[in-house]
Amino acid sequence: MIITDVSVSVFSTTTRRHSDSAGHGHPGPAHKVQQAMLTINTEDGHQGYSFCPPEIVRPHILEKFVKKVLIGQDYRDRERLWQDLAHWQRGSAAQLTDRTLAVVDCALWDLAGRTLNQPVYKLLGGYRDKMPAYGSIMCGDELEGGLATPEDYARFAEKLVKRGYKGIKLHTWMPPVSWAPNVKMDLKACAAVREAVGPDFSLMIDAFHWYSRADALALGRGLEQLGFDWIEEPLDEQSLSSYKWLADNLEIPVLGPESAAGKHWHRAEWVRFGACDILRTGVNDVGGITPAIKTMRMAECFGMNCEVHGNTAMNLHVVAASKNCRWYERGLLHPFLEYDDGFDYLKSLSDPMDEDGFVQVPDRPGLGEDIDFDFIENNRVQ
Ligand SMILES: O=C(O)[C@H](O)[C@@H](O)[C@@H](O)C(=O)NO
Ligand SMILES: [Mg+2]
Repeated sequence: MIITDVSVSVFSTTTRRHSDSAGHGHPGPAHKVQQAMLTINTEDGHQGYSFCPPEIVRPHILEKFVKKVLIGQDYRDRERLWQDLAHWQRGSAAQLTDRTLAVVDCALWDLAGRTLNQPVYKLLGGYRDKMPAYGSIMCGDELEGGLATPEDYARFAEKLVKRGYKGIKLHTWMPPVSWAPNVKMDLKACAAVREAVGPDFSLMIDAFHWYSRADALALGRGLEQLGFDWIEEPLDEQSLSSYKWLADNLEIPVLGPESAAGKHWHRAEWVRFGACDILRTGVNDVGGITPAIKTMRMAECFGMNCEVHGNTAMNLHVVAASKNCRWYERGLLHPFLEYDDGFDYLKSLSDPMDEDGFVQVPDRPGLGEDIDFDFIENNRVQ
């Protein structure tokens, strides 16, 4: 049960996703990027794995923090190991981030599942083995036939309905799109999609994250007319009072926080402060599966749903272990990309979706990622 080593393999992988100046993804030509696989080894020959950008587990982070906390410890003590690693953050000169906590915690959960031959969500306490997915569309762009007009969004929404999705979330246009942000255009895209999918289909929006209170209110009022299920991150999430003001002034549920720091502790303050109607968590946002589950259970105590941010196996298992979460966020999607092609370093999808729009948790141990170890070794750069 004792952890004997923690290592990182950096490898080259091909993607068509390109990040803009705000970090949002858009389609582009296939290009090589580097990805890291963190491996935790135990004395009895078991491994746990997790993936992240290489900088999250760069040598300084691995040697100064991760190995110091993990090596020689019982891998089953995930709560203590998470607390010990989180304790290092304050004095790390902001070098030890929640993303590192997340990748370590995920590898520890994967290790437990692989060792016990059980899927992680069963170790968390399973609630369901399949759940509905909403199609989470990429931010708008200025690509001909992409997501450049309200009609483009409507056409893509029709395609997603045919694929089986029972819900769709629009990320609307944001800088660096030349004329964005624009509330009127956001509402035109939402109206076009509502027209395309009909009055009873679940629609949500994830808007420009820095609207003023006045713009966010105008957007929310327009969405109320269109019967949207929630409005997400229209304001800077550092302003708790602005979100309370917005939630107090809108009927449409306000959902958050996604990107705010502070893990499950700060999300408790959002609930306490009445800053949202639906809470949000995400494995990468709060520092792992361990704090994501804590956030989910805390929301349940207040009779609130908590929607999980992001795709991939780690978030899927949190959804599968929770009742007060309606959806799995499957994305990000774009007309120019085929999401079901997956990643070249995984032999199969971690989130396969059937034609009825349900994602089935793969019946594989741990996080269930079908890792192509030969691909990783053959494309290893470090
Ligand atoms: O870069 C981001 O903010 C995320 O990719 C984001 O666009 C998306 O994952 C999201 O907000 N989902 O709710
Ligand atoms: Mg979001």
